[in-house]
Amino acid sequence: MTTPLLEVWNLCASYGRAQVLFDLTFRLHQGEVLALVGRNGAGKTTTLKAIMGLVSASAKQATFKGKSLAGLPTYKIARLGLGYVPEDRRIFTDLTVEENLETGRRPAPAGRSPWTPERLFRLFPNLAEMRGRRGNQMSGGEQQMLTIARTLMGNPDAILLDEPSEGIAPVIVQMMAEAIRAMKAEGVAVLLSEQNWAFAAGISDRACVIERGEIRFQGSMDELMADEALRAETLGV
Ligand SMILES: Nc1ncnc2c1ncn2[C@@H]1O[C@H](COP(=O)(O)OP(=O)(O)OP(=O)(O)O)[C@@H](O)[C@H]1O
Repeated sequence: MTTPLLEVWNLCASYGRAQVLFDLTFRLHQGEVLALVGRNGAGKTTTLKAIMGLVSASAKQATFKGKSLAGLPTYKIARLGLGYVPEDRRIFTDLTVEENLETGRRPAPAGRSPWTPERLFRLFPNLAEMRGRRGNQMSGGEQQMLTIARTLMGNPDAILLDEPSEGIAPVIVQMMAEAIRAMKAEGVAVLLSEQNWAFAAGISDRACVIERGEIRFQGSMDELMADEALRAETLGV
């Protein structure tokens, strides 16, 4: 396998005096989808926040494209090429779809063709149909897709996606799955935090099962699919 894009060793995180992540170690490779799955409160969101420098955390080592993330503010981590789409949709509701996309535009690294609205509309065909619509006239799922598309306008190498399927209509969940597959085909790596097992299983190459802040399983999605006892115990599916 290639050198990992994102590498995290012994990641620990706390809220005040309460430790919620315990020695998480995993790697994300270029163009793969790695799912963090686990029950409510297992620590998935905190893992993504810890990587982005948004919660108090320590890791023996955390690197992205070989560069240490230690002590970097969130915006510098993003500028290294690590996009982050939090659970709450962060679009500008007064701006149109196209205007929202423009707010995310950043130059592509040398030698890579940049994402453009037109290219993104091929990935998210439903956004193409509403390019002139303002954010406040979009459903939650459409806003979520727009948030992902806007993050891609920054030309990241990888994206951390926090529960993208949560609370959105099944038809949009389906479109989201297709868009994530297409992103992967374009070489973007995805670290996905998900409670929706069917969604995660349908799009991910590998999985980490998190239980009470610890990794209980790490391996291919096929292996996890085959281990019914582990899934029942840790995920209830
Ligand atoms: N701001 C906070 N302050 C204190 N404790 C928190 C805070 N946010 C999360 N926690 C706690 O940290 C633990 C992990 O929460 P986290 O949100 O990372 O889990 P999760 O797996 O993402 O769950 P969910 O699917 O509900 O988002 C939980 O016990 C939660 O109660």
